[in-house]
Amino acid sequence: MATADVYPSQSSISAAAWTGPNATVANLHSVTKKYGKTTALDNFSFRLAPGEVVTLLGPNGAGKTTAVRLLLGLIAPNAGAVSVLGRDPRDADARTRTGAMLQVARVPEVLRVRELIDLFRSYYPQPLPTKEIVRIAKLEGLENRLFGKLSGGQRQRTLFGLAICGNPDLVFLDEPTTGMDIESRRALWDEVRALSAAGKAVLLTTHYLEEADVLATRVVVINRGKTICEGTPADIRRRVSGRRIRCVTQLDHAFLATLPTVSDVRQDREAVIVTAEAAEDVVREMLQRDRTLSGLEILTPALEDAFLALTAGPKGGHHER
Ligand SMILES: Nc1ncnc2c1ncn2[C@@H]1O[C@H](COP(=O)(O)OP(=O)(O)OP(=O)(O)O)[C@@H](O)[C@H]1O
Repeated sequence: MATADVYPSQSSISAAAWTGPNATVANLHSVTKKYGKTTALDNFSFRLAPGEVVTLLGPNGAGKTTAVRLLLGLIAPNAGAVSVLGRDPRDADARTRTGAMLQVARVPEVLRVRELIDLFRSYYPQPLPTKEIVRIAKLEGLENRLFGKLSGGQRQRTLFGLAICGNPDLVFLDEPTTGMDIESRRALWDEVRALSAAGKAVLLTTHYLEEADVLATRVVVINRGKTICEGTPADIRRRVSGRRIRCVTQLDHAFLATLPTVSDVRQDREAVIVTAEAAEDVVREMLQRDRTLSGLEILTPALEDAFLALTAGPKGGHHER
């Protein structure tokens, strides 16, 4: 794992402008962004401090990509203010202190990994040494391979390396571990933690809620362009009350739904999952009524359960626009 000293801080003059207890690396202040009649962000505010790893979570169309594109200076808001390191995100200084690993990254397939690193390093005033980038992104042995000939996971690692080339203070990671095997995924998690330990701010989007759970210092759940809740992953998990009882039982769903404190009953392959506030009382009742009951597990809510509960529409599904 990389250590914090791999990422020396930027010049003391620029660092002093935004470090300190109330420092803000990225800021969206009361931002509204519309695309025609669609309001993608609605009076949305969001702040990212040094050392934070923040995950934006939201169903499709919630406004996550719009928030990231605003911070990258790719689009402008209809109302509100956007700043990166205290500057307009389009400002050259803000851009050279920002690194992004995006899904849609267009990287020349005919360049070799080392050539790509050299090219990207040339964009920045104070890039990390090439060998550090290769080590951090686990690209040893791949330096002479064409980008177009890399596997999905190797491409992701290369894109991560390119995102950190400029020794950025703010890093955008959009679905960074897609296509990676478990070992590479964990290695990248370690590197993200190292970035955070070195005071860098990381904005992460992911569909793997486990990834948000292990990495994020703060999760911001957004839906329909507004924040619906934010906190540590544990705070978010606590927002769903009740625990889940999983077992194989002959008791029918309608009966289980009538037991005290039960809020949900659903089939999960051969088993049933019952969500209840007073899980022990419900289990006791079920065991008394069904001597064949087997495979009993009591699960605490996962971040995914909280996310689904928080963003569920009136019929239990996600809002469609
Ligand atoms: N260029 C565009 N033109 C028109 N509408 C757009 C454009 N970009 C986004 N939208 C709309 O704005 C809303 C927010 O989109 P956005 O891409 O920010 O959501 P998201 O949370 O990133 O979704 P996903 O998880 O599907 O990527 C959606 O309703 C989307 O259809």
